[in-house]
Amino acid sequence: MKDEIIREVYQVLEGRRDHPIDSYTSRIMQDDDKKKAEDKILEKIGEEAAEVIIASKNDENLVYESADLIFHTLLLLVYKGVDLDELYQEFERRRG
Ligand SMILES: N=c1c2ncn([C@@H]3O[C@H](COP(=O)(O)OP(=O)(O)OP(=O)(O)O)[C@@H](O)[C@H]3O)c2ncn1[C@@H]1O[C@H](COP(=O)(O)O)[C@@H](O)[C@H]1O
Repeated sequence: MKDEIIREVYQVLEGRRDHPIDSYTSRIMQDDDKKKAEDKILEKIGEEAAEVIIASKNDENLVYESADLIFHTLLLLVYKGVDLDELYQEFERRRG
């Protein structure tokens, strides 16, 4: 089990943002002729939040859908240029 998996994924996403390739995450972080990148990511966060609610009520796929929601929230932070350590520092701050 790699505790640093979140940081590893975050760094990959920063690469996808700065050096786009033909992939899901590069594509969603690029504005297209129909929708701004931010709106596409926010739409996915809404969808994934709904899927977490359904997974919880059905007691199935909760880990899978939670990972989708957390992933898309991390994708938003990457897209907005937030450093992962800012998020970690906020959780540390909440520990009091
Ligand atoms: N962790 C993820 C990850 N989690 C979810 N997703 C994508 O998020 C999308 C979720 O959309 P959907 O919910 O429609 O897809 P779904 O979950 O299969 O279907 P449902 O939830 O609708 O049932 C899918 O296309 C998933 O592939 C992810 N895409 C990428 N990553 C990581 O990001 C890296 C870079 O990804 P790419 O740039 O796409 O190679 C990957 O190597 C992974 O480490």
